[in-house]
Amino acid sequence: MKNIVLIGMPACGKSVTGVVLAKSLKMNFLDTDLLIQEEAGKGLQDIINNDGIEVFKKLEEQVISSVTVQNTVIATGGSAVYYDSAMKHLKENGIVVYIEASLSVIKKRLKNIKTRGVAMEKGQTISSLYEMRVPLYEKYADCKVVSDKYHSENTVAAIIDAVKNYR
Ligand SMILES: Nc1ncnc2c1ncn2[C@@H]1O[C@H](COP(=O)(O)OP(=O)(O)O)[C@@H](O)[C@H]1O
Ligand SMILES: O=C(O)C1=C[C@@H](OP(=O)(O)O)[C@@H](O)[C@H](O)C1
Ligand SMILES: [Mg+2]
Repeated sequence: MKNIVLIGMPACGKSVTGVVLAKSLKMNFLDTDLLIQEEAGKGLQDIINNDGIEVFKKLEEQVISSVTVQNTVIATGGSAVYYDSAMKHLKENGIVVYIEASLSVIKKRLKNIKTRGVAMEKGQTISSLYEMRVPLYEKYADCKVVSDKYHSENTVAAIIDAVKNYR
């Protein structure tokens, strides 16, 4: 069974939705953020604060490129789409689903932006990050679902429906 790879802005719901989706489809679940934490032996924000964004990105790229699971829902980090070869690697054995949420929804949900470990350059805002990232999410997506007006259970149902044609 192909993996289901969730991409999208931080706080669009990849992790929360992913674990419920995996249970519904009797698949396994993997959150690449947890692999990064394990590899680094510290939290995402600690890596970004202490080692810098470039080190974080290298580590994330390496971790995602090393994923070899099957029959698994994979919640990526919002920055996964920066790494072309890692995304191609995930796409080889996975259906890539973009969980789309509007800028205003993301802004509301990202109250803890300073601590949740978003890979933002100095001077970057949520709006500029959104503008830069959306074309990348669109580029790698096989299909997309909108999470804005739904509860997460409905987002799960929308993903199940969206991936039907690809499995
Ligand atoms: N329709 C929805 N789908 C997914 N998450 C939602 C939805 N509505 C509200 N949320 C909330 O948005 C947040 C998403 O966080 P998370 O799953 O960690 O996002 P990501 O992994 O994409 O960064 C959670 O606090 C979740 O409860
Ligand atoms: O969008 C980002 O730059 C990031 C999002 C985080 O994951 P979530 O998308 O699960 O919040 C995490 O991977 C990392 O700290 C960077
Ligand atoms: Mg997440």
